[in-house]
Amino acid sequence: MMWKNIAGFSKAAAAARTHGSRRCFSTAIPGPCIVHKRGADILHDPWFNKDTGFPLTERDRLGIRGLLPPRVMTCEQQYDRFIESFRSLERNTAGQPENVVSLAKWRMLNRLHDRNETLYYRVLIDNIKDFAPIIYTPTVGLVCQNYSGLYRRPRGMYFSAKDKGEMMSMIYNWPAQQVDMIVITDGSRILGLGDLGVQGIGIPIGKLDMYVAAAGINPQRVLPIMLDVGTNNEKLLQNDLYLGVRQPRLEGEEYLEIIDEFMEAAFTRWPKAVVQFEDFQAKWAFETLERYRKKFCMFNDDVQGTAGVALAGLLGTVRAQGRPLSDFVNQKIVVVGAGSAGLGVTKMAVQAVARMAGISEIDATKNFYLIDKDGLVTTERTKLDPGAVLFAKNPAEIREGASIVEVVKKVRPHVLLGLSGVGGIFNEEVLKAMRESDSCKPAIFAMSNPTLNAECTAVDAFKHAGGNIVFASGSPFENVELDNGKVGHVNQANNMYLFPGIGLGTLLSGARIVTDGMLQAASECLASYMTDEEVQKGILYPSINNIRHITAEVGAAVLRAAVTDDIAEGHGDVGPKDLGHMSKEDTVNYITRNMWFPIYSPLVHEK
Ligand SMILES: NC(=O)C1=CN([C@@H]2O[C@H](COP(=O)(O)OP(=O)(O)OC[C@H]3O[C@@H](n4cnc5c(N)ncnc54)[C@H](O)[C@@H]3O)[C@@H](O)[C@H]2O)C=CC1
Ligand SMILES: CC(=O)C(=O)O
Ligand SMILES: [Mg+2]
Repeated sequence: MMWKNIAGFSKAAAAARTHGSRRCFSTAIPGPCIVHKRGADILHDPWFNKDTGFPLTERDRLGIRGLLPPRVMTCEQQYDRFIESFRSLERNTAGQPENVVSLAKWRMLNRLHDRNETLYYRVLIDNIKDFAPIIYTPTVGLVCQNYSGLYRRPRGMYFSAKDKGEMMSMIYNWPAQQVDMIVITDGSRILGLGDLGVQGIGIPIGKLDMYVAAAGINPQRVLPIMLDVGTNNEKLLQNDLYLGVRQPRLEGEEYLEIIDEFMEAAFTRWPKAVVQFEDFQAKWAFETLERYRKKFCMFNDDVQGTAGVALAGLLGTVRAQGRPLSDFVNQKIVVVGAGSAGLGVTKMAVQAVARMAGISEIDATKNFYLIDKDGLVTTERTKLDPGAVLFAKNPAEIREGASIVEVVKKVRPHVLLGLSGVGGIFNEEVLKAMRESDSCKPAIFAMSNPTLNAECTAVDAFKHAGGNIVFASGSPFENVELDNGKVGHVNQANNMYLFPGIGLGTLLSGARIVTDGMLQAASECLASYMTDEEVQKGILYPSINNIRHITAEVGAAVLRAAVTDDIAEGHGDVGPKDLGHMSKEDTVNYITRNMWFPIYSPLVHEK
């Protein structure tokens, strides 16, 4: 029976994860790194640049003596210097509009990223809670909206509608010999901000930053991809500074030919890479997933990663009510938003109910209610999306197109979950209606990003729906001080808890596809991460400070599922038999050992 380990969180794991972000600067000498350049070229390459951190002997070896100030600084001193500048920026911008401050912080981090990746990732890993909201949601949304103006230096690769027939050779322009993780977008649905065309490249960059920070993927082996097939965003098409192809989006076969060509090119050069699809509009998210999932090692984060994170949270809400996990089958769940994320979540949750109750998926839909922009989805709906057919209600139960508040009042759901991209749609009336929920701890998940697109704020949720709710949002909010002096805990229900582990576990398993079993294992692992004590306080997800430990556990669960599914082909020197013989603990250790950590390696020049 699945989910059996939910409450079985081990003491060792609990001890390990309490370490969270640490700040130790090891004195051990790391292995050498071979470089094929010398002189000023090294200083201008963020993969190898150490700024003032090059020891004098290395400056001699690489021909850079005299190109830097004479003082040699340690990584620790550089780190402190950066953090001090960052804090000074915070002080100097205090009181300025939030967008201005966020962009200033992003610029500062981005400059470091462009100059010295080792120090950048060191700073990011050690301060992930503070910096994730800058390099990831919500600020990454603002960056994408302004990308054409913010653009300074290239990062990642761009394949456009004009490159048809050229991609197989273009892919060899990428300077790294090996690529492990690719995140690709076509910019058609960037967070809840709509079609941002080529400017959506900020999303793969931000997601891959999380891969480096959380999963320890070597930054020299990640590749952000923008597939620019045009944009239907009129404002961008009219903007003289817009950096993308100024044409309407390709559709139908023309679109698919471009993306097929990219996939063939990428897997020809790097047959063992994992590709994550990100922020595609729903129709292409589903179509490409079906088209490629059995052919290439890929997954769609918005459909599958989000589903796993949401399901882990939904199971947490059952535990938070003090109910046995088996009670999940009786939870009434209203999902607002029937796009790539909403449908992905509903499907995975329904499958979990079907498995737990031993019933058919059709029977398992009984307690699920799906609402889209036209209201409650019923069988009466004309032009019903094929992906929503299974969840369409009988209009005799509630009328077709019923509003959110009507559905909430009639159903009295245990959970109200938003993936609509519409800010504030859980208004006062809706939230107050949740007070009549049949649950002793009603759950409100406002999962849309970025912050302004969240279905409600944390403050409004606790104020209107009551202090006893469980709350989660896609972008971070501060915890809320309640009138009774208690704290209303804010969870971040974001796919960042799973995609790094799904990618890393898949990579190290050597699997050539990502199976449902691997995704289910990832979700189960996250669900079992929290202790009963935490969950009863309304804490459904771990602190992001523990993201490396979470990712190691999730990655191990994914890898073991690949072994169970008999598709683990091994990685490097570790063959499929070795993987099969690893215990759970061995697997976590194997994953952890393979995580890259930012330290300055001695650079050795080779022609
Ligand atoms: N927290 C997380 O980890 C994740 C959050 N998201 C967020 O979810 C949101 C939606 O993403 P997708 O499903 O990919 O978008 P989508 O565009 O595929 O779907 C949006 C859905 O919302 C519905 N909708 C629009 N206006 C509505 C209204 N007024 N009332 C009810 N429903 C309405 C649409 O009909 C559609 O079904 C975005 O804001 C995205 O940032 C997406 C993936 C992961
Ligand atoms: C988090 C994420 O993937 C999204 O909002 O699209
Ligand atoms: Mg996304």
